[in-house]
Amino acid sequence: MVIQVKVTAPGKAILHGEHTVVYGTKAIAISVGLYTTVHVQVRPGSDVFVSFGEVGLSHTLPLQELKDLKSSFNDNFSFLVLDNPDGINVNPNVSKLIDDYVTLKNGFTGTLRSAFEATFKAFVFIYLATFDELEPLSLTVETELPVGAGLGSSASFAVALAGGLLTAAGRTKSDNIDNDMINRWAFVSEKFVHGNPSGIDNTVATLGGAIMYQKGQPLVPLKCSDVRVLLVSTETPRSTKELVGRVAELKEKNPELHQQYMDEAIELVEKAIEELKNSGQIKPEYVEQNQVLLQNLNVSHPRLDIIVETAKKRDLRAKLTGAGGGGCAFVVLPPECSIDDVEKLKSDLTAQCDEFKFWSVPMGVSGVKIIPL
Ligand SMILES: Nc1ncnc2c1ncn2[C@@H]1O[C@H](COP(=O)(O)OP(=O)(O)O)[C@@H](O)[C@H]1O
Ligand SMILES: C[C@@](O)(CCOP(=O)(O)O)CC(=O)O
Repeated sequence: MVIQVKVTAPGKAILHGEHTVVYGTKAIAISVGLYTTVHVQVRPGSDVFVSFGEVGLSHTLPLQELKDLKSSFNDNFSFLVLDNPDGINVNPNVSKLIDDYVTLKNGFTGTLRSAFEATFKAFVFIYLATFDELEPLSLTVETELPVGAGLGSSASFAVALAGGLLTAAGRTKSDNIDNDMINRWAFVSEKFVHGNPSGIDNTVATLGGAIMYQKGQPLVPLKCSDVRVLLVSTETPRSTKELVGRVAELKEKNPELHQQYMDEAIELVEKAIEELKNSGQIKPEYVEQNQVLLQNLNVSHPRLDIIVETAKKRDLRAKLTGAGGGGCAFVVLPPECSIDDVEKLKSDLTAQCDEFKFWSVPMGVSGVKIIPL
């Protein structure tokens, strides 16, 4: 039987609480209307074809090889170990066998190798674990999200991948989506890519809307009305690790200043949470205040500052999203802001830096969607 399904999942931005969240305080993440789409077709044949679209990476894996790999786990290995505090973990024995298979199998080189090997392993793992009887299929991935720019491309990929494979394996249905199951398997993919992530990105990509996160606490969905933003990519790569390290260094060298930032940021997050709980609104003034704090924390970037200043001249508020140091910013577009106003802002920005890239998108959009074809 041929089964065809398309699954989409959105990206995310951090609205408030970036960097403080690392020290155990609250943060708010929100979905953004840029999507990863996974197409899965279960079809007759003797192979599994997988293609990660834009990066031009594709593999054809003989079905028999995958069946042999699965049976090599023997009955003593379960795919997941479920007894750790966050409830789900990849069995290290299975992970090792998949590592060996993928390393032997693939032709990744250079940066592609480090960037996409993990996602390929996540695919092999979830495919082997979710199908009782392995089926020949083709799976293709396309994304509108810039990769590694703080917009949650890996989580969006993880959710679309998990949704596609679980549907093809008959474990969830398009008219009765098992969000919890999709989210748990997406978290597995995130673990392959990121080691030990918090789980907020895949939860936002699964459920959509705005979500409050605090280390060790259950995630709390928040009310969130439609809001449009102009996402601006600075086209400047950055490393989350390096930026988190920069803040840690400040804590060590100047604990008073670090504490002052923490106190102000915590107060702001609390106000923003109250506002969302009461009215579901994102307040542009909180966005502006958050950006000032991040600038003081030295995690902005000249290109991010240009975006913030240029938007301000048109009476619009903007902030960076994610770790900062490059990546993306978003400008809040109030309802009265016309298409023409947005075009004017884009041309002001392009005049300052012709490398900027733009997407005018809604925030707080719905999460994963499964569309039978
Ligand atoms: N379309 C995709 N196909 C395959 N892997 C992807 C895709 N998008 C993202 N990824 C994975 O996610 C990683 C990027 O994650 P990360 O650096 O956290 O950036 P982001 O903030 O965009 O999630 C990539 O290196 C890759 O492993
Ligand atoms: C700076 C930080 O708070 C957010 C980083 O976000 P991103 O990796 O840029 O999407 C780090 C973290 O929460 O792990």
